[in-house]
Amino acid sequence: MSTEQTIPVTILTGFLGAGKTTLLNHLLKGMSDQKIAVIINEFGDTSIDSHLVVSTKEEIIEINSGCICCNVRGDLINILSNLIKQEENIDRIVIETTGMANPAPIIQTFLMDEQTAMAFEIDSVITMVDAKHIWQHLKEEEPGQQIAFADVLLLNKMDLITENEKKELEQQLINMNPHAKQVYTTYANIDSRDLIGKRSFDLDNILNIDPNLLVETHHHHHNDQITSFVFREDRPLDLDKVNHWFAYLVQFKGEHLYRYKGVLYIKQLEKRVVFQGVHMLFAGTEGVAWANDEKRQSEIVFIGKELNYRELAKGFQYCLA
Ligand SMILES: Nc1nc2c(ncn2[C@@H]2O[C@H](COP(=O)(O)OP(=O)(O)OP(=O)(O)O)[C@@H](O)[C@H]2O)c(=O)[nH]1
Repeated sequence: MSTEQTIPVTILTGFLGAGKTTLLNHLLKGMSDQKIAVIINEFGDTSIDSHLVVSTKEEIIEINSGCICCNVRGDLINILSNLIKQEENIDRIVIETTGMANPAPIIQTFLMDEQTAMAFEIDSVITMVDAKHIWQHLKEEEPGQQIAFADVLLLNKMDLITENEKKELEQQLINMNPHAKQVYTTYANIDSRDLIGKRSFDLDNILNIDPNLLVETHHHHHNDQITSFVFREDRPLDLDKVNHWFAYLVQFKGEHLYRYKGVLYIKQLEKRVVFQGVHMLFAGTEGVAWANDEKRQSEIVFIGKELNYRELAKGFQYCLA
């Protein structure tokens, strides 16, 4: 049962590339007066997301050993119990799940693990929806689950759709989850006070969606067609070759590339290059400079459908300076 002392938890979910990290950055800026612990779970064995989260003050804990909804619930419980043992009190926790997570087992952890349930309370489950790509993604299983369990549906990337498309999407989402509040954003631009601390989590509603939530152990089978590959390289890359390779990937593989992102070590550049893409939308920017004593390394993750490992590996090798 919840008590006055419970620490509120925001669960941030949504399919690959929907805008979760963008929202997280925005929320953290808006809540700079609070002590927040952020738990980030990656799909694939990388920590690229920690480079994309701009905040420096918050405690950022990564779970990279697998999908949070599957085999790392033990990790999550341990992290949470360590957080309450810390001397400094934390005001709130934000968990960013992988784009491939079913939120049910995470919700379940907060309701069924006794110690966790005593110390923490779900504030709300926020599901981000990529307004541009959601129709394509609804062919997969996870976006439907994420939408069904949402207290708040944040329809992001409104800049990329028309008014009519918005109406159509709105109706589709009402059909899928009539209880969730719908909010529209571009670049997740929303006042944190409109999202956080609202206590919109509604157990009864969740039990309507999944009557077995408090009894069953969930086994989430990921779609085998969606895979992730991580490439790392200590030797510097050539910027022109990288641009060339990405232009090819975006144009010819964009449809199947659900998400790709990385940090690049480019020859003759003192700053790292950070890039990310969702299907055919791609952007690269300058990241922070490499420190003198830091090991320079490129790291790229690709997540997508029917990806060809050998072809990607070959393309990456081609980029060497
Ligand atoms: N055009 C447009 N692009 C957006 C918007 N919001 C986010 N993006 C871009 O979409 C890409 C993915 O955003 P992220 O915030 O990293 O998405 P994510 O859900 O955290 O992605 P994963 O954790 O990798 O699944 C980035 O390149 C963002 O800059 C938006 O409202 N409009």
